[in-house]
Amino acid sequence: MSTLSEIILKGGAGSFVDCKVDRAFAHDGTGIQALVALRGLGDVKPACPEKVSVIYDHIAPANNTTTANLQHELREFSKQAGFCFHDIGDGICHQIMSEGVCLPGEVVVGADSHSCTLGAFGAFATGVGASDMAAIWASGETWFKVPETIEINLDGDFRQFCEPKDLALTYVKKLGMDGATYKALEFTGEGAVNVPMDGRLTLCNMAIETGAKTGLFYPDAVTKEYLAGFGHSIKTAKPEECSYEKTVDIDIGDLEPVLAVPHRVDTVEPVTRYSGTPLDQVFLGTCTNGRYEDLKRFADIVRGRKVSVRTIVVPASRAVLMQALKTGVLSDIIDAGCSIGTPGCGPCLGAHMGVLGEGEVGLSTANRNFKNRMGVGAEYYLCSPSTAAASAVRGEITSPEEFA
Ligand SMILES: CC(C)[C@H](C(=O)O)[C@@H](O)C(=O)O
Ligand code: SF4
Repeated sequence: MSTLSEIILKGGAGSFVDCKVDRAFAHDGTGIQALVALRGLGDVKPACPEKVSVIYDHIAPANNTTTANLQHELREFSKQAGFCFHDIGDGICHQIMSEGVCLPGEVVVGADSHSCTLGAFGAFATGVGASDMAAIWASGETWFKVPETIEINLDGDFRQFCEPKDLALTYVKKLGMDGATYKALEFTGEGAVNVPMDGRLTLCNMAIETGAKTGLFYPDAVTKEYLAGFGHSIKTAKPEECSYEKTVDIDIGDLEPVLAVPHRVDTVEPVTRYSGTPLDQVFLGTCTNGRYEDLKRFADIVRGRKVSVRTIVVPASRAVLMQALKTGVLSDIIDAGCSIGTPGCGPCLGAHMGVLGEGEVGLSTANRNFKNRMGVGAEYYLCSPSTAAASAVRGEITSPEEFA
């Protein structure tokens, strides 16, 4: 029997396959590079513009004239080409593609490394370079070497304050930052059903942090219900007996709140080991943890309290922001003293909207804490939304379990 990647790509692990792309997306950063590469191919028209999305999220709104000019150029081109164009404030590309756009069984490519996020729907979703994206715009097709698959076999259910992000950091620790290079990670087992859709997106999002080509969940009742909310009716599928390269077993019930210590994503330790570490900034958001459920988890802790360190909250999309507005989650967060940014990547990549100063220490719900990423000479710890909330309230690293 075949793995989910083999089924979608229609080829055995190790073989090379040509395939039509079902969805292709790029953002303000890589989109402009793809446009330059496309022009390098001559007078080529995009083959399937209706399958292409261009989403402004990385430096959105623009931070200077150079960025603004480049964004102007790509905006005009995207509209003329008939691409589905999302301007500033619509949200992060991966989040927008997760809001009823990507479907199970599809081949999805994004010009961004975290495109593996969309594997949460049982799609084969992966990041490609900007020049590959240009070729995909031109032809509507691409090729892959079908990856081997590592099974992440889940059992059990989440305890309070132990969240999908804790599970994500835990599997990254187990595999290591190059432990799954060019493999697919398939999340299976009886515990998989206990991971809600937002959590599946978080888990697949971090697959790339182990070097993986993608992460996938089988489309099941959770997927069906989520996509029904966007008017889609899908077929579910179950993992069959198949040969995985290896299996990693994780009992979700054994998790504890953890964080990734600077400057590696796989240096993962219990939050309690770092309790009391003073913080200069807390950031809730990104394609890992900027969804409504994340804002809600955060609000559940800060509600009726005040943060005692500067705290930036950036919803992953306009839809997330609207939901947080309607349910009162947003006012809880604002009341607590947090500052709200335009939906998008925010300070995640250290370009704007909250860069840390030298020697400053930050806590973030993002997926990467590489040296100098969010501020030259700064340090960043990565954690779950609840850990971010507990720590924002205290102004120092704090386990959310202290707020039980
Ligand atoms: C800027 C972009 C190419 C980059 C990526 O592909 O991952 C960014 O999103 C990141 O998270 O570092
Ligand atoms: S939120 Fe961060 S990790 Fe995600 S796409 Fe944007 S910059 Fe990359």
